[in-house]
Amino acid sequence: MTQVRAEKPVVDYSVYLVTGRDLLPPGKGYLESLKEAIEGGVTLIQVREKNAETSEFLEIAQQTVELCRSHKVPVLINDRIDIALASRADGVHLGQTDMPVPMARSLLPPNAIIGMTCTTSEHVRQAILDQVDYVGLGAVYGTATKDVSAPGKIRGVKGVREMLNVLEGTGVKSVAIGGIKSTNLLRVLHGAVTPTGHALDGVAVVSDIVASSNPRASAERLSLIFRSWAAIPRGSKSFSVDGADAYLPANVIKAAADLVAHLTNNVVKTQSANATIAMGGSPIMAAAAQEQADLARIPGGMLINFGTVEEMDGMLAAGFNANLNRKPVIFDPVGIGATTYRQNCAEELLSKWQPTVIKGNAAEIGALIQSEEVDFPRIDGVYTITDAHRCTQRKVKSQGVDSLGSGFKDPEAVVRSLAQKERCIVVLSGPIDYISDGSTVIRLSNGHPLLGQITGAGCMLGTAVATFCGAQSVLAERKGLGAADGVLARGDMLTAAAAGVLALTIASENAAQRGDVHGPGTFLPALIDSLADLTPETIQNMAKVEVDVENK
Ligand SMILES: Cc1ncc(COP(=O)(O)OP(=O)(O)O)c(N)n1
Ligand SMILES: Cc1ncsc1CCOP(=O)(O)O
Repeated sequence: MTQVRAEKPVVDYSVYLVTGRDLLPPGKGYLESLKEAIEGGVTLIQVREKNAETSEFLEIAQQTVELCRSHKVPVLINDRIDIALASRADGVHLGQTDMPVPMARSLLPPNAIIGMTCTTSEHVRQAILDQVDYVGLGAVYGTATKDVSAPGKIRGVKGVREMLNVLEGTGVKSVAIGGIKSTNLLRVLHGAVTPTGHALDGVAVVSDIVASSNPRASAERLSLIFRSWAAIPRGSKSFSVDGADAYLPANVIKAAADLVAHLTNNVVKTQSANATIAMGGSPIMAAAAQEQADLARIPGGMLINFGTVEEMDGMLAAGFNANLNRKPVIFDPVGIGATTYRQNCAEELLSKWQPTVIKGNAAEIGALIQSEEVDFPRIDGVYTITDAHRCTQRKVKSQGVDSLGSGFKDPEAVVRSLAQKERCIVVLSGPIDYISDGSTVIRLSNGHPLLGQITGAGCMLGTAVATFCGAQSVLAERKGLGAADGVLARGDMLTAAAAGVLALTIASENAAQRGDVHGPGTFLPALIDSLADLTPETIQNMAKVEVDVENK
């Protein structure tokens, strides 16, 4: 051990470097790279030598301990108790098939740090019983550094969050590991938070630092992102709230001149593009993965509508790049309950990127939360704002029952808890639309039954939310709000989502009143006209809004 301590050392887990000499770029020495990484902000080191003989491992460990001691950075040894003891390191990191923790504890000094790899919640429960100091949760993503190809080894951000739930109320620290880079770190940190706010204590990385020709800069990037994220009060959202103007008017969107990129289905492309233009936005229908990096650099909103589920690569790239550029991502998991494939795709997407808003009807939200109590909303036998065509896609428990509700016994609790779980805003569409950021719930009661008689009304609702969220983020950025590196979307996304819903539902009421509207065929063009005619005053005068703020 570096020194004998009566108490456990306080360890900063935030930027945890796991070494990998085989990944060093040509011409870069191991100790040189390590020193630069420490200067860049690495707070903890693990010496991981998978191919070295014992004598070589020991030599590397001793050199590492010597260097790190002078920088006051603790050193752990991967797998090997004997090397930890001989090199006087600060502790060990053990895998599931390494020496059992109680045995390692009995061999190591009492103040030694012991970490344990956990891939499942059961692993975490055992690690708590074994009184480890920290757990390494993962793999989050695939990685070339270690073979994680066996089924169940890649857990995604959602898997990490699941394991974090088990840690609540314990003093056991946690880091995530596996494929983490400065480009996805913010998404990992935002997504890996439990509903009560329990978050990661750090992230462990190998290649993002070790394989870099400038490890100092790589470590600095990771450290900056971690620190700015950690500076945001726990339990807060993945977006900033600036208390912006209540119902962002259409002409403000026009002024913001933002681009709303749609990955949407072929049925609704034209009407969604027209609706976007009518609201003042600028649409682009762009499904190819290769164009998402360029598109994400243009301010605005990103709508990912599951209708194009065949474009998985595009959707993965779209959300990832939008997160990277802090653009709001609106996810519309159309028909998610219809097939296992769609459910798996949604799982994968939500692991790879962080949505700002999830928008769905009762069946879709029910499928996301795997609820049994979903009942399709119908008024007088007519499906309401949620697309009628979607409703045929999933067998529902209460099929045929006319319901004026939203499909859930307690829709407010559903949106609130899904928003907390997925760390985003949830819009549950229906006769009454419910919108929550995890604490506030907004109920909106505008809309017209004719929306249920045209295809793609729900998709247009997603478009409206994306347009208003995109505009709001552009405006917030222009005002210099939320510029801190720790937020994933700037601006008041709760208000923007509500404004998007109001725009479409109020426009539907106005369109239905027109003398030239005789049914669904004449209603659709009138709806586009009404969207274009909307003024802030109209929205404010017609909005039927109730707000319920949860007292924590
Ligand atoms: C912080 C951290 N987490 C997980 C691991 C993986 O350890 P293990 O399961 O023992 O696998 P190997 O590293 O031995 O291949 C880790 N090393 N560090
Ligand atoms: C050691 C380990 N355990 C799970 S993934 C992993 C490797 C992580 O390496 P990288 O940060 O390069 O993806």
